[in-house]
Amino acid sequence: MGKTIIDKIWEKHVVHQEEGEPDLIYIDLHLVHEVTSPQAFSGLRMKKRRVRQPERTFATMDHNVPTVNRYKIDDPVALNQMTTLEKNCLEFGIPLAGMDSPEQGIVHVIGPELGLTQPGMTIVCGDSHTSTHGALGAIAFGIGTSEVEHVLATQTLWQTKPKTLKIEINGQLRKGVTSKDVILYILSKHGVNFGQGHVIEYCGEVIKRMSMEERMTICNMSIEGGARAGLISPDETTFSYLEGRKHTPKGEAFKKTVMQWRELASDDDAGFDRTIMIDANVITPMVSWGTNPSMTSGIKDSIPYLKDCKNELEQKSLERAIDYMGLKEGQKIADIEIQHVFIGSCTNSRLEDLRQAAEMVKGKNVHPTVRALVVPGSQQVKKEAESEGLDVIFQKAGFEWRESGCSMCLSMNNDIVPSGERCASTSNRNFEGRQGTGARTHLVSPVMAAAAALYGRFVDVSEKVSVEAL
Ligand SMILES: CC(C)[C@H](C(=O)O)[C@@H](O)C(=O)O
Ligand code: SF4
Repeated sequence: MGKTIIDKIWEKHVVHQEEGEPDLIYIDLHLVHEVTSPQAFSGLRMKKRRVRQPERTFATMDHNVPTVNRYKIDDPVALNQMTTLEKNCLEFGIPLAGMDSPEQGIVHVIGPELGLTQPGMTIVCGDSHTSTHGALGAIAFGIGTSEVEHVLATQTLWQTKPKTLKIEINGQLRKGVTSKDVILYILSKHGVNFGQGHVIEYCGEVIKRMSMEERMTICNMSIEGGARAGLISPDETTFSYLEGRKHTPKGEAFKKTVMQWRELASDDDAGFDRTIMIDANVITPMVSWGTNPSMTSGIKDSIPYLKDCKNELEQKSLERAIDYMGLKEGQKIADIEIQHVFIGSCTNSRLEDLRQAAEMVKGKNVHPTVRALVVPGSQQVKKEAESEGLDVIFQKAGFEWRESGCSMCLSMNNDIVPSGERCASTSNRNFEGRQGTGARTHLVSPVMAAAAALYGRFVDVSEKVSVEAL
């Protein structure tokens, strides 16, 4: 039986193995941000340890950074986390894309963008959405702060080898259906725990046809299904995405490296612990209506009825969710009115996401009762979008055009949704209070968010979207 990409990468990285114990694995790249690193550095300092491989470590600031005036940080905790990261990077010799750097951005956007993220790597970060980097064919996962300290000190990590889950997506995506809808659909069918203990490999015709950016959106939300990580075997799309990026090998060295990367893909006869098959033809534009990402339905559907719940537990959680969300059972998704739109986050803030949203809003106006934000995932995305005039399209339509950061994805900076108000958001989490105390989040694709900004409610983008937009 052949090997999966997960087995291949894992085997190359095991430093120490003992029966019945977790493996000690080597970590190729350690990404660091301001929220989960301060205690880890304090620990090193206390134990008088150095960072083992500063050149395999890279830091940025994203969660706390203001997206309007970079220098107006009201929250003392946020300010402290940012100045502490600066000091730590200086002291321990770690490269930092700080607030003024042209490389600054959400850690999961800049890793691939700078070519730091590469096929075959093991990548960790004190952040759950590290799974995003798996789109390039790496095993990439989030770790806790004590593990951050361990990796800083040793460049290794104790990990139990995960089980493998193949998700094969075949067929043809309908008009108006994006990779965000695919992952929301998977979550709506399989729940928020189906991936527990597994690394998911996404494959099939639909994945093959996707761009790198679309693949990143899918891998990003693997964690929302409970998986340890999600990845995609690298192919020509991956290699051409990486060619010429700042940290990828150049010239002949690149060609040689690509030859090694080609070996990584799962063998045709590789055995997985589990397999899920998805038919892309049935997926419609999706909108989350509840308080976890699996509480999601198609745009033509309605909020479920309590009487249709399988058991009392499910009924209770549905009741609580629709109460928090201020919705009614049986209410049509297309009748939900929104007051805020957030296009951003590590799920959907890359250039292609912004292009799709811009195509939808071009020459139109944001609904008078809606406040709409576009927050590019990085300074580089912002610059590229501006060179294409996307900022002008958005601003003319009535959107605010911001500096890069996590922004409204979570309420750790000034961008929050007021209590009781509703936001169409391209982010990945819709838990109670995620975008602000009492805020109500609906997870959608960039085109759906853009359309919601124009109409003040959710619309069937498969009817409204122009063919060129997708
Ligand atoms: C702040 C950080 C620890 C957190 C995470 O790990 O995911 C954040 O990025 C999030 O999306 O909730
Ligand atoms: S954009 Fe959101 S999900 Fe991504 S790292 Fe930032 S806070 Fe976490």
